[in-house]
Amino acid sequence: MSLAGNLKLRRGQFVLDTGEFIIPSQGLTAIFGHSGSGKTSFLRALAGFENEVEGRLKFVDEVWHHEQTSLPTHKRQLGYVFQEASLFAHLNVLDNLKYGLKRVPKNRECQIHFGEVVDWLGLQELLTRSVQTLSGGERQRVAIARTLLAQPKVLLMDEPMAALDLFAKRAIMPYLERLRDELNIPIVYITHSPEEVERLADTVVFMQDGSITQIEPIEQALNRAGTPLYQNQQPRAVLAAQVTKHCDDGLTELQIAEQTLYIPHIKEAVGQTVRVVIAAEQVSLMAQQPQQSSMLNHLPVMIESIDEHNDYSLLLKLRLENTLWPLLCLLTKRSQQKLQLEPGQHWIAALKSVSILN
Ligand SMILES: Nc1ncnc2c1ncn2[C@@H]1O[C@H](COP(=O)(O)OP(=O)(O)OP(=O)(O)O)[C@@H](O)[C@H]1O
Repeated sequence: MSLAGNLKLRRGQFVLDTGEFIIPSQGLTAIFGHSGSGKTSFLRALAGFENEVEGRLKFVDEVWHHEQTSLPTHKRQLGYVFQEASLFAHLNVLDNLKYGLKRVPKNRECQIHFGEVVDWLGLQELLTRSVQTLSGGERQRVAIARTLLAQPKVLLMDEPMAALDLFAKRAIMPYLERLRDELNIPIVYITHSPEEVERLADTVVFMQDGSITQIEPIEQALNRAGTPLYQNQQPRAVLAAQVTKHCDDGLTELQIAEQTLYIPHIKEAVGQTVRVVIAAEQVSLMAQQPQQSSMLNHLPVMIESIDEHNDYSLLLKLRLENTLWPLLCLLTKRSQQKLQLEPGQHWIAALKSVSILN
């Protein structure tokens, strides 16, 4: 575990009362909830920005808050990225980044290096530019890089894409994915966008009315029935896969544990992780691997549960064999009767179409 505790905070009429929480030490944890649910209040309490906090907070084995005693923010070794980047307008990008380096205390070991940060955030071409000429997305990338160069042990991000338009959001997403995969420190990331959660998160903290209602791994958060992430959407599964090969015939090969998937060519490099989406209605079940089939993707699965979807159809939760990833499958009650489908059985899932999130 990395950040763990139980925090209370009153802000006007609003009360944050988290209950016990543990944020994992690895990967990106998204804090998801509607506007006013208390996400920013929670992040500010983690950062030590609020004076009136009660409760306990520990980072690994360092006490950050206990009853009346609070470790000041500058001693918490954290990085905080705000919704809008505030850069030094009179300095160019390089000098803004150097400012981050200057904030590293002398005795602190440098774990995050200048070259890799510039590479992860694609800043090489921008180093000599005046920050006044940068787009919103570029400014935010510089702000994130500057924060990282101050060598935080945990990165807190308060809706870093909130001020960006749709096009800029799409453009910055791959950089955030890269950070999630390359950085060795936990990232806590506020959002109210299901799309950002499904592409970026490893763990999701759900918030409602000032409380944490659930903390769960992304595989579970995306794919459980009634997840707050998809209130009005058709059921679909989202899985993480690694790009393993770009084939000569225009397909890209992906790997999920030992399972292989083929999708139309994507530009992501071999080795990169992507998230794929498979709609429940695009999945059908077969008793065995077909000898001949026009469908490219056939994956062995186990039926975990069968729930009613509507009057005539059922939603099956399937687990890809040897992985933690579920698939969802919509079929008629008649098909279930005909095939005598039951939880615990092993089947082959045939996928009519698979796309990646981008
Ligand atoms: N300084 C303050 N004084 C009084 N009330 C505040 C203060 N800051 C926040 N609040 C209230 O606390 C509640 C939670 O706000 P918070 O910013 O934590 O929610 P949020 O989930 O981050 O929302 P959003 O997604 O809109 O940013 C809101 O009702 C807000 O009006």
